[in-house]
Amino acid sequence: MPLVRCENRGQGSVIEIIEPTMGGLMKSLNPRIIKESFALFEPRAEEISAYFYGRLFAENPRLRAFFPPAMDRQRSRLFHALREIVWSLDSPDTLSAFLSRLGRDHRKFGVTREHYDAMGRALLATLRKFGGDSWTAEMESAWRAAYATAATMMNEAAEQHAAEQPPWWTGEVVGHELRGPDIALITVRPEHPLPYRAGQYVTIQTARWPWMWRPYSVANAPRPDGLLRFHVRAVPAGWVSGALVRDARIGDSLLLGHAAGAMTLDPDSGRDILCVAGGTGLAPLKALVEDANDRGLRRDIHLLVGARTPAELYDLRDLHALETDSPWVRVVPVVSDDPSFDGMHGRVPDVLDRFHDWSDHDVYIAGPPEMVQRTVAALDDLGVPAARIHHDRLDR
Ligand SMILES: NC(=O)C1=CN([C@@H]2O[C@H](COP(=O)(O)OP(=O)(O)OC[C@H]3O[C@@H](n4cnc5c(N)ncnc54)[C@H](O)[C@@H]3O)[C@@H](O)[C@H]2O)C=CC1
Repeated sequence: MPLVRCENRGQGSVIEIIEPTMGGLMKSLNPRIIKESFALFEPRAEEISAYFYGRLFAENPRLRAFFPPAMDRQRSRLFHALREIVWSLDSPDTLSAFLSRLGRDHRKFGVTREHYDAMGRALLATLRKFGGDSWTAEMESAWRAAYATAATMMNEAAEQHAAEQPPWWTGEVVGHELRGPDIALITVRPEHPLPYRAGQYVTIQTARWPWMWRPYSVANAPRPDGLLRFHVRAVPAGWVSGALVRDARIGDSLLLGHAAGAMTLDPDSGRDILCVAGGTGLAPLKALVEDANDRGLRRDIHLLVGARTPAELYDLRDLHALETDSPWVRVVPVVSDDPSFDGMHGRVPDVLDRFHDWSDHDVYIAGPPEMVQRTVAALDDLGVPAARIHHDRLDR
């Protein structure tokens, strides 16, 4: 376990990871000071993130190549990560789980200790600058200890993970089927088996956009041949999804990050299942239905498939085949924006009360973030306990 040395040398604070003492580090944390000072920075998140990366690249030009050309998402990720860390500082298990995941994820970016040191220096310099007259020596040492702890935990997780899994997998596109002008079903064969559980997502990088990783759920349960299927919609500012839908060809290589996400089946629950899909959010839910079938769980499954128009019900043929093969599965298409549709009308959260009591079901939801939020609220109103409602955020 690495130990961290934090010291002030004139203007520049130095953070070096040298050898083990996580217990000591955790003790030196000062969550109250960190939380109070973070409140100073939050309203200026965008400006601070832009300054931070500007400073990082000015001081370490080589690091620029590790980031995508467009930095907007990266900037919001910085504050998202800081917020998670700050708010879990006095909850060691949550902090450790979050940082472990982050450390593992960062392997695919080729991050090393040297990078952590450079980031730490740029972060401290940024906070000092934006803290202005409110910045105190106490804040300085609290933030140095917090950063050092975070970097140490991420490093440890990365090293541990390196012993178990590669930083990424290469995969070959072996199927590419357009199911509309902007939706493609893409099948990828990883060069080596990529372990995952049904319902999880992996990140994908295309040759066209180096360093840009985007998450997509695997749309099938794990199979003996290791093939992975993805449902991708090309969205206006979606560089990777655009490349996958419009440019990818059979035989192309992609990079795949390791699997993540907690929306997986509880095989021991015994309860019936409701899956609520919005658009390509269908992908992980289809994998869950397959998984339930593969495991021989004969639980009633309702799969509500929301789309704006009938043409966007892009996978209906396969879903009906699944329904025919598995009489315990019922697929219900729901269309929101076309009154001429010959089936159920409305937005998925608004139709939930029309045909069943879901209060004793396990519920899985995937789709646009607002649809997911509204579905959770609707289920809450219908008496489904929060612990039985499962969903993951894919927009990180
Ligand atoms: N491709 C993948 O592997 C996965 C994608 N997702 C997410 O699923 C989403 C799919 O987007 P699209 O296919 O463009 O879906 P979309 O925008 O066409 O909407 C699909 C359905 O959600 C409903 N909906 C949309 N906004 C709503 C709102 N504010 N309130 C209530 N209902 C609403 C629509 O009425 C429609 O029934 C994306 O946000 C994506 O990140 C989630 C998991 C996996």
